[in-house]
Amino acid sequence: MGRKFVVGGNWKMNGDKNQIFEIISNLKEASLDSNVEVVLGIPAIYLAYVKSIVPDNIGIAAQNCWKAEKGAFTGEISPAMIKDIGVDWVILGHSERRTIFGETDELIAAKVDHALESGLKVIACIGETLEERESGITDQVVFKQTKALIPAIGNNWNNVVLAYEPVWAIGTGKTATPKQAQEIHATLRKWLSTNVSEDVANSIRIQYGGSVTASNARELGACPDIDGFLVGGASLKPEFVDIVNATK
Ligand SMILES: O=C(CO)COP(=O)(O)O
Repeated sequence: MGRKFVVGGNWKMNGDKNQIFEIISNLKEASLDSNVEVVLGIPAIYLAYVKSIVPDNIGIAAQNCWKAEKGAFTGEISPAMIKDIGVDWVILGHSERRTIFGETDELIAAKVDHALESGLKVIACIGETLEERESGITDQVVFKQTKALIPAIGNNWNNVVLAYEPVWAIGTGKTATPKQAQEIHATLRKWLSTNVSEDVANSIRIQYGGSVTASNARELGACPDIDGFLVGGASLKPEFVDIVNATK
C-alpha cells in the first residue's frame, strides 16, 4: 500500500544545547534508512536551534501549540510561529498533555483543526490507560479519541499521522507486544474505513509508541499495520538510529 514508515523522536522536556548538538551530530553521521521519514519533537525553546543544525533529511516538530494564530495567550505558541521558523510538524494530544495538563478531546480537536489550517502536519496521539485496557474498553477509548478528530481533520488526512500510544507502555519499559499493537492498529484501520473512508484507512500512517527500543523495534515494525514509531526515552540515545533503521 506504500505507506512510508515514519519514526518520530519525542524528546519531551529533555535536552540542553550540548546534548542536542551531540544528538544531531550523531544523526548526521549515521546512515539513516532513506525509506523512513524521521521527525524529531523538540522542546519549543530549542526548535530554532535544532532547525539551524539539523540535516535536510530529518523533519522537526513542536510538541504542542495553541488553537489560535496570535493574541493574549501568555506562554503559548501558535502554528503560525512554528511555520514562521521553518518547522513543518506538531505533535498534538500526547497522553502527557491529556493527563498532566488536562487537555480534552475537544481542545485537542480544536488544536488539530487550527494546526492543519495553518499548514502544519500533525502527529495526533491516542491511547488507553491501564484501567481502560483492564476494563476491556481499549477499542472504545481509541475510537472515541479518533472520532473527536474527524471533523477537525476534514479533508486533511494526508497531513496527519496517528500515534497509538497505550498510556501504560509510556516510559514504563512495558511495551505492547507486537500482537497487541498490531491488533489495535488493524482494528483502528478497519474503524477508519467505516467511519472516514477506505482511502484514508489504507493511506493513514499509524505509529506505535510506548517503550520502543532498538531491541523491540524490528518485531514491532514488521507488523503489517504498524507504520512507524513515536519514541520517547530512546530518541535521546544513539540507539535511535537503530530504531530508525529497524525495518531496513
Ligand atoms: O510517549 C512516548 C512518545 O511520545 C513514548 O515514550 P517512551 O518511549 O519513553 O515510553
